Amino acid sequence: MAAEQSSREPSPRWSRALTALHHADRRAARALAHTAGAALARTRAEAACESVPLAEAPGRVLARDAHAACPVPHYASSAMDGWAVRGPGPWRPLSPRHDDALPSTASDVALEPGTAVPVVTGGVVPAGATTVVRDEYSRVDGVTLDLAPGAPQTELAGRHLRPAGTECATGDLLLAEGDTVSPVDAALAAVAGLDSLQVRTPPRVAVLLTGSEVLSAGVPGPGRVRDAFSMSLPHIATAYGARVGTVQRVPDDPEQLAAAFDAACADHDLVLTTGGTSRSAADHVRPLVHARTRVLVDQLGLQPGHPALLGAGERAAVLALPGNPLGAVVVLLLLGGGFLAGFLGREPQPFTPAVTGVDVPGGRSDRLVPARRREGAWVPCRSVGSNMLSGLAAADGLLAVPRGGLAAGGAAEILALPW
Ligand SMILES: Nc1nc2c(c(=O)[nH]1)N[C@H]1C(S)=C(S)[C@@H](COP(=O)(O)OP(=O)(O)OC[C@H]3O[C@@H](n4cnc5c(N)ncnc54)[C@H](O)[C@@H]3O)O[C@H]1N2
Ligand code: MOO
Repeated sequence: MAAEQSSREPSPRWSRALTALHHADRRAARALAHTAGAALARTRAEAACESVPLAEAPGRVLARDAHAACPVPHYASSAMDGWAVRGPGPWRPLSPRHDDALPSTASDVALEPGTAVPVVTGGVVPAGATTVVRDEYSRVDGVTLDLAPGAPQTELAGRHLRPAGTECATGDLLLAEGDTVSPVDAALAAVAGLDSLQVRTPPRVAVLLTGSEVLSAGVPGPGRVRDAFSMSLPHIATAYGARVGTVQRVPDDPEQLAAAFDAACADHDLVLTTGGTSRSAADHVRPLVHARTRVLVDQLGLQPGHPALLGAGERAAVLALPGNPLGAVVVLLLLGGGFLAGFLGREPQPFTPAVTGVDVPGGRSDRLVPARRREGAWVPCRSVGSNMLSGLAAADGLLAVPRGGLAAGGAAEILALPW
């Protein structure tokens, strides 16, 4: 459902093409978060790209196409220890076999018909060579090299000779803009002569943790809770490609919260807040997000996590996560994951088709329930209240449970966990 926009609400230019949602369903909210991430990234065009050495490139998103700086392979080489020969035998070796020959030994020789030079695996095969004869299929008799008795004729077919440029030529497209660099992509870039890749600058994420009752260490007494976010949320954001900056505890005081919020917005792309999304006198995040941002998602039609907010500030976006730990993580996976993918120019990770292993009752709203895979089917975990974490700790994914529930053996959807 589209929300009405109050005339007093800020209206950052980057968010104007986006239609705000109220009580959004999970698909619409995730799609809007993704579009919002992409829209904010477009305002960062000047700083959206950086060069990283190949060893730091895996996991990053390419900001530019990468082209080969040399052919791959870049020289004709031998796949076996043996002799590079020209034409049918016998051949005259131009040099004796050296057991300590280096791969580059034969580089400056051009073979005439009927001649041979020794080569090692990976070594340069000289111009003119028509095949490589393996040591075990060769016989040197005085000054003559020949195929050993019983050697297969296929030895003459050139199959141990790896010509240059069979994988790609200089200038060929290796990796495309928008690809996430895999470890093997980085290795391919190296063998194609590259030293670095142009990648998207990661979105900078701040985490502001509200709640004066929250303790950072030790065993909490009644009414106090141990902080469950400073050790978890930054890693989840990092798993989605973000770079985490400020991680800060803020007391339940509107002025201190506003000051911390404004400072975080000034030099981050996404500000995550935790707690304070409800409507009690101690919940200062909700009024602050309404005052400082254009609210794009105002509550979700989802359990847990329904009080969440996504807002567009002048410089940064804010995702206000509920204080209940499971609710906070679910919203970070659903909306934070969508936003960060959009910012990085990636598709959001899709919900994947799954089979339900047991009947799962419905409820008053759609749910995302921590679930485990058992023999190919998905079964909800125990302890999945929004204030709980042990169900999520045991989970392999989030099972989408519609209001009508799920029947054992029926189709469902899963959002994979990023850890
Ligand atoms: N009258 C209503 N009350 C509540 C509603 C409602 O609709 N009407 N919604 C409930 C739901 S659902 C949620 S979710 C929570 C949202 O709460 P807030 O975002 O305002 O969060 P807090 O009230 O600050 O805290 C809730 C809960 O979480 C604990 N918490 C907070 N920070 C941390 C942390 N860093 N680590 C671990 N636990 C944390 C906090 O102590 C509270 O127990 O509102 C419901 N109430
Ligand atoms: O929306 Mo809250 O996270 O369910 O408990």
